[in-house]
Amino acid sequence: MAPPKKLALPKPLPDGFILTDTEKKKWRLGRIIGQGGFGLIYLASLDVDRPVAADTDYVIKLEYHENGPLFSELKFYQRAAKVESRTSSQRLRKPELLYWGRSQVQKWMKGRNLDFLGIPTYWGSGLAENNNLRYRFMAMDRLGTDLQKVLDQNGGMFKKATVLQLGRELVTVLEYIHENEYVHADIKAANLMQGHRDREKVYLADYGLSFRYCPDGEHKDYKENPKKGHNGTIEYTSTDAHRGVAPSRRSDLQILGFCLLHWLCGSLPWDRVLKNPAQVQEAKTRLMDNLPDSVQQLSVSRDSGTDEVASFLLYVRNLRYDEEPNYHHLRQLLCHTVKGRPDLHLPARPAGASSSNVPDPSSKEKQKEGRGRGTPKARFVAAVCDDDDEDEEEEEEQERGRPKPAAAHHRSRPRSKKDDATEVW
Ligand SMILES: Nc1ncnc2c1ncn2[C@@H]1O[C@H](COP(=O)(O)OP(=O)(O)OP(=O)(O)O)[C@@H](O)[C@H]1O
Repeated sequence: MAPPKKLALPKPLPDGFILTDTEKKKWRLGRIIGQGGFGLIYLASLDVDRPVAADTDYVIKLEYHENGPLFSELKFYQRAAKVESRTSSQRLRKPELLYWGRSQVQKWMKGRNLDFLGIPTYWGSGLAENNNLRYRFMAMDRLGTDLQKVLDQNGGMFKKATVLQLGRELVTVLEYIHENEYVHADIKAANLMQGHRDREKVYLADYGLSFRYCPDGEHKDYKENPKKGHNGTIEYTSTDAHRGVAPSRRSDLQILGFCLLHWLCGSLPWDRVLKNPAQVQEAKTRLMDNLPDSVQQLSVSRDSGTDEVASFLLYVRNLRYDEEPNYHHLRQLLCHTVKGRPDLHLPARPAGASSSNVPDPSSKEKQKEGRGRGTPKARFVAAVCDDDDEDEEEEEEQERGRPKPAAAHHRSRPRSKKDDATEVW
């Protein structure tokens, strides 16, 4: 029998399957609660002796071993968002209890007096094999509904206060990621998820396209490459990415600015030409060249929030490619009198509606239409390059013999030996 195409979703592992991560922690799989282009999301638990509880706090993301996105995501979490586990002797005595230390994110928050930062925690990863198929998995925080679904139920818009609050919180998330040498490169509502227990908390998820723009403090050079143009999710991708330039801090902020504009106005000036990347690029360039008027005129009302977003984008336009943004100033530009958490309350659900994360048929349809979810159609996908090979500890041990993952050129296909040999940016 021919092996399944690795482009496809992985053949599911059975409910109750036990996975062992690189730190020898055992994870039990529960039911599947989500699926992306390449991977499956399972409920998971460290208590392997009984079925996974419906309210568990962990999920496991599973992909075929050869696929690029999970590998890139894993590298980001391992470098920037892992939690230190305590000694294994403590764990052995009481395996059902979690002896976790403080996470990297928590340490950073403490230094800044923050009580929340929207980056999910990474709990472990490893490789698995079943029926001659090889898988890669990652255990992470379980999250709730994504904001694209919330937007879809709100007529595609958020209130001004919500947009500005989200903007400020995301500037801080980006500040953390950027300080850790990474850019996200694919900020959009579909990649923002509410907390599993606390719906007022919003997390930036999906680091499958994240890019290490400043490995060991060396910023990548500005280099235009028309062959790599238009990478990213077409609606929001940066003008640098349209020119085939590797993502940087300023491109993350510009993408965020386009998202804020979309959530405020419910549409973007380039909505009608999304199938033509060159026209989208032209429209974005026009908007950036004619700030602040180009943004202010998108709204008829004076207090719509477009002034704030125009100032935000104007600041971003003036950043040099390798310049460190002033995140504090950016948060001030998005200032608003309403304090506290963004108001994301969903309209009441019809009786009997499911609260599961498995996409409903209508949202699947929207995905096919390419509405902001980064479908293959809407996404002229970013190359993800993670070109150093330091400190990969036990996982590298497990992976000896595997070619180095220099690049996942196209998110819609798995890594190949050819990718590995190619310098992406
Ligand atoms: N940590 C999580 N907790 C709960 N559900 C999640 C979590 N991560 C993802 N999901 C759910 O699983 C679905 C698939 O997520 P995944 O990140 O694999 O793919 P995607 O971003 O939708 O698509 P793509 O593979 O193209 O990036 C998401 O739409 C979401 O509903």
